Amino acid sequence: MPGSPDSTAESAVEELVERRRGKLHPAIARAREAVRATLAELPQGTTVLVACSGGTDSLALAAATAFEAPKLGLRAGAVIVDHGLQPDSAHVAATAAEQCRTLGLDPVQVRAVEVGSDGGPEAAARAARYDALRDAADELAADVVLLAHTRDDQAETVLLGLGRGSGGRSLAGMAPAVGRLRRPFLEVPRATTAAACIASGLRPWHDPHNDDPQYTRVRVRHEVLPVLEEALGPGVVEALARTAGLLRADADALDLLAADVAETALSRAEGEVRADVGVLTDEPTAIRTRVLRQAALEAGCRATDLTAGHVAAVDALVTDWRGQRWIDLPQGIRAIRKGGFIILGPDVTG
Ligand SMILES: Nc1ncnc2c1ncn2[C@@H]1O[C@H](COP(=O)(O)OP(=O)(O)OP(=O)(O)O)[C@@H](O)[C@H]1O
Repeated sequence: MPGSPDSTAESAVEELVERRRGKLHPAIARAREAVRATLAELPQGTTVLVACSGGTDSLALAAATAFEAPKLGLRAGAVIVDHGLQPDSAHVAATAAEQCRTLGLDPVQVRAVEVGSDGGPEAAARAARYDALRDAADELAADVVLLAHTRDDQAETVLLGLGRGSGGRSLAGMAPAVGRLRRPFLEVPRATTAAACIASGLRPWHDPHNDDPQYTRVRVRHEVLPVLEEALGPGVVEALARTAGLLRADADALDLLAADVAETALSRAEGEVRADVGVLTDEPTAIRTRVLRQAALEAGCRATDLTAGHVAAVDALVTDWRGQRWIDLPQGIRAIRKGGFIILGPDVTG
């Protein structure tokens, strides 16, 4: 029988905390080491911002960053996004900001956002959060924003992708570095961030959403992973995160190859994107579908709405041509085969 949802994590935390009272706690050391590895790649004088919700992971990240950044000649601040989704959200944000200031981070900014409804509440909150983080980074002239996703978050992301039947790019999970974003804790277990907070005397905010079983991620965390660990062994989280890393390397290589093919295969004219069937036909599926996905995005589909099923339907216009009509894609985009081209755009069927 798997234990109660939090019991495994709690005992791991207690064990870590008990093991070395008195010395620098191993969890604090681990958190700092992970942050140091990320920050060491940045030039002196860089400004980094910790994206801090006040939760366990991001508070541990704030503490480790406040400790490591000055030693590397970096300036470290924090940004707290107030999504306004709970009555006490302003208070939660103010408390997190105060904790960040006490840790020595400066500047610390709270940004209130309006969460829309596009794509459901979780996706809308995420989109608003990432916009706010980008705006804060612009305003505070920050070169890098640190996110506190852990190895457990990565494992959950892989399982969620598997459940959706996603392809390699999605199963590759979250990237350690993309644009200005960095994720120093991607190989750090959640139990370590929790232990680091306890050992540092930090009091994280407990997000009630993290216990709400209406969210698929919460069910994966509390119900699916404990069963997998019971059946497959305690290394399953680590194994899933490792798989993500391996698939990331593969997906990156395929993206590079596909970008080369796209240069020859795609052309743009008057709001349309054209994909040359002659060029795509002899390419392997992994390359064809990547190029067609890029074509659909360039034509105006949103990445979050464009599914593998959409791309497969467009691909069938290349590989299984039987004179079928157009394919409807998100955002009112259509794909149609005309002559030797797949033409994608809002108005291609006239
Ligand atoms: N309200 C927020 N303000 C600023 N950054 C945030 C906020 N919510 C989340 N983040 C950042 O995005 C990361 C992932 O968000 P998610 O909601 O998945 O967090 P989490 O795993 O519950 O982490 P935490 O325990 O820090 O809340 C967080 O670790 C944090 O760096």
